[in-house]
Amino acid sequence: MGPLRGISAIVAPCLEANVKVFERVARPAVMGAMSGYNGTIFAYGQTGSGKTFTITGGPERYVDRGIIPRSISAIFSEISKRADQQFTVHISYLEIYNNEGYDLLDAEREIKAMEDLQQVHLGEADDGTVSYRNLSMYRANNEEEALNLLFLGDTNRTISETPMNMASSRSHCIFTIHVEGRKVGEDLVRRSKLNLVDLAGYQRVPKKGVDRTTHREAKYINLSLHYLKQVIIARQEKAMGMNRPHIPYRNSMMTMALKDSLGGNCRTTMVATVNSAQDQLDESISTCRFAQRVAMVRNTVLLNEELDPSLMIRRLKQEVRELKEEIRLLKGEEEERGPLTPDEITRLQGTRC
Ligand SMILES: Nc1ncnc2c1ncn2[C@@H]1O[C@H](COP(=O)(O)OP(=O)(O)OP(=O)(O)O)[C@@H](O)[C@H]1O
Repeated sequence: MGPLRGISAIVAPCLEANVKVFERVARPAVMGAMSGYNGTIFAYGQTGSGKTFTITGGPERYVDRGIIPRSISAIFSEISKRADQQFTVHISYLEIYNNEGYDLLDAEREIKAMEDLQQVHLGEADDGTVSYRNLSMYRANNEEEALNLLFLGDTNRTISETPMNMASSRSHCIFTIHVEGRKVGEDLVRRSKLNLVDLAGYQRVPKKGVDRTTHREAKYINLSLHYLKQVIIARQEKAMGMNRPHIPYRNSMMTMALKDSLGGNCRTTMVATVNSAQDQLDESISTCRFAQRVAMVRNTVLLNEELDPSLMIRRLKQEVRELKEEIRLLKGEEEERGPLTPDEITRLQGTRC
């Protein structure tokens, strides 16, 4: 597939129900992931504007389920409809707190504080591909198993967050659904990643009356969002034909983790969450301006399809076994096995020129 407009920005009106946001924003990304295209949806907006509500959902009503649980449902419902294909689904859940990565899905440990979570490190290969060290990936065989992983990750996130800031996210979180699919009997495999991202919002920090931890958290959140803006500005300028050979992904762990989403092989959608209150107007306008910039960025979306070597080896071994069997039959080496079956006769006739 050729270059596509890869990043789009959507402003979610506050009263729009999560079901509409899902249908408009996430269903196309889910369907793309089922067909081998990477997708990312990230929510961006000021603190308290509804990012977590949009991505994870509201805690009180079933109808308030966010993009993550709805995407999980949609993926497994789609799998059950495609009888001619085989799928495997894995889940990972990364938290970025104070510019450090943590694995939210470490089922082995009892989590009481952030330090109990396994630290995750990012690596970059020569070709620029970003990889994770220590980020666990769990297979989910059905919707319930995937939702349990989401629940485990969200519980670990809540437990490990600083108690004085319960109402506000102090970290960025990336919930990734890894989908692998192939047509039954074929060696071609399609692999895709769907990243569902809940970013922390800009923090206003009063000069006095704030403890050091809150101050430090706010500094890291604001810095990473500033670096995100720099990446988007550089990508936008590049899209406009300006000479921007260097895109500053490496400045923060969040922009590195989202490198592919912000400038690579990924269909990315930003959901801008805004608050209509008068005293939030400046920040709402700033969010909309950022959305405009994001909408101008172009990614190149490719079908992630390759021959699976292990499947090919298995198939070739099977072919070799069958050919050996045929040679034995042709040589008449199997005297003790009784007369040929009709099926063997047909196969032998087929091999004669
Ligand atoms: N569309 C909505 N309908 C109903 N309630 C909402 C909606 N959006 C947000 N809320 C409520 O507003 C509050 C703040 O929302 P939320 O926690 O999602 O904000 P946030 O942008 O993630 O904030 P932060 O960046 O501080 O984590 C929550 O109590 C949430 O349930």
